[in-house]
Amino acid sequence: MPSVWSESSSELGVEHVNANNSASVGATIPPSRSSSYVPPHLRNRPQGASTINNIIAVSAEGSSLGAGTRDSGSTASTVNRPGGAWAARDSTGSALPSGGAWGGARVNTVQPGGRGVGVGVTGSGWSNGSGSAWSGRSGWNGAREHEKNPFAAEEQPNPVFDQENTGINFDAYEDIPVETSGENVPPPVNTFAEIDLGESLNENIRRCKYVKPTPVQKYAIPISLAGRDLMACAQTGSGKTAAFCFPIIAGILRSPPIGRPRGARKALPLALILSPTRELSSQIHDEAKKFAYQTGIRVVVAYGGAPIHNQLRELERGVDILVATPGRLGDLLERARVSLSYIKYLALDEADRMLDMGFEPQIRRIVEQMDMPPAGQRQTMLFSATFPREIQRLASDFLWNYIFLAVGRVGSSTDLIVQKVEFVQDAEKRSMLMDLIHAQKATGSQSQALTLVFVETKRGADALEDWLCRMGFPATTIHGDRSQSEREHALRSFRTGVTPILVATDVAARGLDIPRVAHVVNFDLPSDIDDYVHRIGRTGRAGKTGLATAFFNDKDLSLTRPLVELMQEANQEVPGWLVNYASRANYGGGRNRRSGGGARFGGRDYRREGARGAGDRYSSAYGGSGGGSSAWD
Ligand SMILES: Nc1ncnc2c1ncn2[C@@H]1O[C@H](COP(=O)(O)OP(=O)(O)OP(=O)(O)O)[C@@H](O)[C@H]1O
Repeated sequence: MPSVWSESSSELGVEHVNANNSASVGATIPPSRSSSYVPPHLRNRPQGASTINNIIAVSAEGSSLGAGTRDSGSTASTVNRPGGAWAARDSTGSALPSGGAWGGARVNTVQPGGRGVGVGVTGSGWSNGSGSAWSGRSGWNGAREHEKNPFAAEEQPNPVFDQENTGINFDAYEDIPVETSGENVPPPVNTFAEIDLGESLNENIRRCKYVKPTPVQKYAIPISLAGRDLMACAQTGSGKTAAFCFPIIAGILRSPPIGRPRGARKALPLALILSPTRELSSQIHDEAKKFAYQTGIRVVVAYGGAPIHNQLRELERGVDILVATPGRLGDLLERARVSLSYIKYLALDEADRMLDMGFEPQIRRIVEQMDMPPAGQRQTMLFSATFPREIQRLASDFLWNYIFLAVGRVGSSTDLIVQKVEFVQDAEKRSMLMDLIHAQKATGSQSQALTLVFVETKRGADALEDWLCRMGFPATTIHGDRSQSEREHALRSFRTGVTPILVATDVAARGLDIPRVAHVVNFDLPSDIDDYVHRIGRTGRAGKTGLATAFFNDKDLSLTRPLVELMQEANQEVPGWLVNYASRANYGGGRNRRSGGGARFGGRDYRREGARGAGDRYSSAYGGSGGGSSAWD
């Protein structure tokens, strides 16, 4: 019987998982299969010298390529958190602000005048630049272990892709409207230099080649450094991962925990980052390790489908930041191998997904029913590109006096992505896809481009992959019926360009950051507009442009109006026939219904709905237009 803690079907994507499948993941680990993947149409066939086999030979080699690892004086001090566990633990002698458990070692001095913010540190100092001080304090078995260079993979040449200058055009985000609401919102910064993140973290930011913060980082980092809870919504590919990782790392470095037992059998992380899929947790882990390199902060990942024993061993060696999927974390909690009693930072990535029907009970159990300090005694950060109003309402249970931040309209897509919609009957979809792939090949500069094709079902994914390979197009697939090693192999093979077409279910829809995805094809459209936003967001990331093509037919009627609205909002050309469909279509129930009415996609902080007008204490605005009222008004 699947345990409550077993990975839900949601963790595997949104496709339907039968009872057997769901029982086969989570607590009980399926034996891992061979890591070299053979597509369905070649399984049980003798090796031959066909074109397809040649492609597969390359694919097998691909696994060795190794790439793809890819206050105005009033901020903190005016925010009264209930006292609590952390106030007591942080009794380092640094002055704690009255009633504020958090500010002790980090009092923010914010210069008046808005943009010239200096978030400084008084009280206890930083860990030293090399990170050794932290190691001594946290005492992970006394000595610092040898730390693998997490930047090494990026420094190696990729034999498939040319070395190219991947210049990032963040100017593309400059005019984006920003809404903030909540009490005493700390002002944004314009540069990393304005925020004192510490020498070692700054060095890692340089190694990452981040020259300046993205808009969500400009707002979210000062807010989080001020110790405030945050619900942040920003477009796909706009740098949310760093926006929650930097304050966590800086916060741990500034005020290391006092009294955390050394060598305890139970892992006692200080920060917990939860995400809905294994691949996304793995990616966040890789990123967080880069940001925390040589700081002495240990980042550990735990997700289902991978042997738990390795993860337990890693946890035993000590953990400061735990990145996890809810299913595997639940398992570790049940085994009493992790305690959340020292959690000071909780981040939910893809927070709306984490709180929708599939995951909410698991998240509630982890956050509310185990030993995690309650809201107010921990700092909670929720991030996503989409935040439906009802989920905002649910999410507020996890937050204390939080700030709402929307960079761009909540749930909107970036206009860096050109969106096209084609009317295609099911029977014609394959040949249409073929045309698109040929057209892409024909545009020389895009020869190294990757194409991500979303389908509705796992079976559909296998069938399409099989057909593409038979047609001579190297393709692979990722979905919830594949073993974890197959999923990881597929992703690596796609990322490195060995199989430049990836056929995926919604398991790959959120968070995955794969450079060079030039084209996202919605071979089957999702039924929910937010899923569409996340899917197309796999391209057009970090200031780059991308293309998204959707195959639309009568089955997709319920999506028509939100799709048209979304496209219009993103300044896309909407075909006349689609507008006609939209005028006929009902929302058809389901989650899209929330999109109806004037404020599409929950375009603002839900708390403001009952508190509009002058003097609204929740409202403040920065951003392109500046001024004293919300950019939305
Ligand atoms: N300040 C920065 N300068 C340059 N690149 C950045 C910066 N911040 C983030 N990036 C890069 O931008 C890309 C997208 O970042 P990230 O994956 O965090 O986006 P996201 O907002 O979480 O997207 P999604 O909504 O799809 O999860 C990554 O490759 C990341 O390394």
